[in-house]
Amino acid sequence: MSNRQPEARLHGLWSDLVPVAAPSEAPTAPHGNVLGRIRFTDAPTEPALVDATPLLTTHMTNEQVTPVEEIWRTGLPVRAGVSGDAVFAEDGEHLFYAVRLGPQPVYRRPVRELYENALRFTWERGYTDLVRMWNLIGGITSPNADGLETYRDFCIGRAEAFAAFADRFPQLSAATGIGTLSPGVDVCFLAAKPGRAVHLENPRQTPAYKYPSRYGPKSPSFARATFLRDVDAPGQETGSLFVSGTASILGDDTVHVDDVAQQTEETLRNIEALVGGDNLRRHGVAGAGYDVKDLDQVKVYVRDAEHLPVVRNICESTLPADTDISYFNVAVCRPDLLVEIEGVCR
Ligand SMILES: C=C(O[C@@H]1C=C(C(=O)O)C=C[C@H]1O)C(=O)O
Repeated sequence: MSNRQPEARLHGLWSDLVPVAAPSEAPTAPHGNVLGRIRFTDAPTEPALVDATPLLTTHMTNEQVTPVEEIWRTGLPVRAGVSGDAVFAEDGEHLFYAVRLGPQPVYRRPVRELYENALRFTWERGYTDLVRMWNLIGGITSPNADGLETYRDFCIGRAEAFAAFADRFPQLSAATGIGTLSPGVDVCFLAAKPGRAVHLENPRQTPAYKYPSRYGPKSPSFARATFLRDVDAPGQETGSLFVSGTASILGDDTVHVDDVAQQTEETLRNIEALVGGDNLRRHGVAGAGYDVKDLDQVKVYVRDAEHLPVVRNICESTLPADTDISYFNVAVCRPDLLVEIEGVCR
């Protein structure tokens, strides 16, 4: 656990990235109630309530990296449940929702259904601000049964669902769309009661939802970051800035093709521009903003195992020593992207 984690954020949300422990050494929660867990390990499992808590298990580790679990916590009392294939938990301010879609010849229609069910459920429970979404996609850059790249196929279904719910969810939140090591799609997200989320774009990048059609028939449905104001912090701009999966893209172009070190550095510059005070103020969030060094609960996705050492080196020399960083050896959403980075600034 990072030393920079707040002792207690009674009315916020926070997370830890911890090694997956053997049952006998299961970590005891240091503080707060568990809203949801995401286990990054060597095989997928259907989402389930485990210890009365939603658990999503996704295949994202191999012999290159160690399994980890991301644990989302809240200071408020939590109630968990099952809705169809999905598991969820809510605390009256926040919702965590997780669902798995097994392997499909074509993802468009089942992804649309998955997202429509999720958005309907979320809306009906009053968590009308999406905060952070993860789309963990097996074979992300491989073709589907029709020859269309799986990520592009996925993006169509997701975009259709958001179009159908545009009256209720007019704004897209921070997200990640990244490869996993087994076919199928794992989706989980955090949403909040209205009035606390502000969605940000990056001045160095074209909004993803405006990408031109050469990247796919429907552009990706996400914002570059979402700031979630703390509950009960009147007059103070305190909260968490959820940074989407970020890569070496300027405008809409991949830059530094075939150069992993430069891609990593460009990605960190993109994050710096996104989280800085100028960009926050441009989006109506007051305060000093953040520095890339404030990024914590960092996930670094590296396409090729042989690039792990150089990416680690750059991340570890840029980010403070007490930063929680997990590395994954998985494909990124464009075949020419070698690395992607996400995290949370607090
Ligand atoms: C890397 C990019 O996109 C990736 C795909 C996303 C998605 O489809 O939800 C979100 C962020 C990134 O994980 C990008 O377009 O810059």
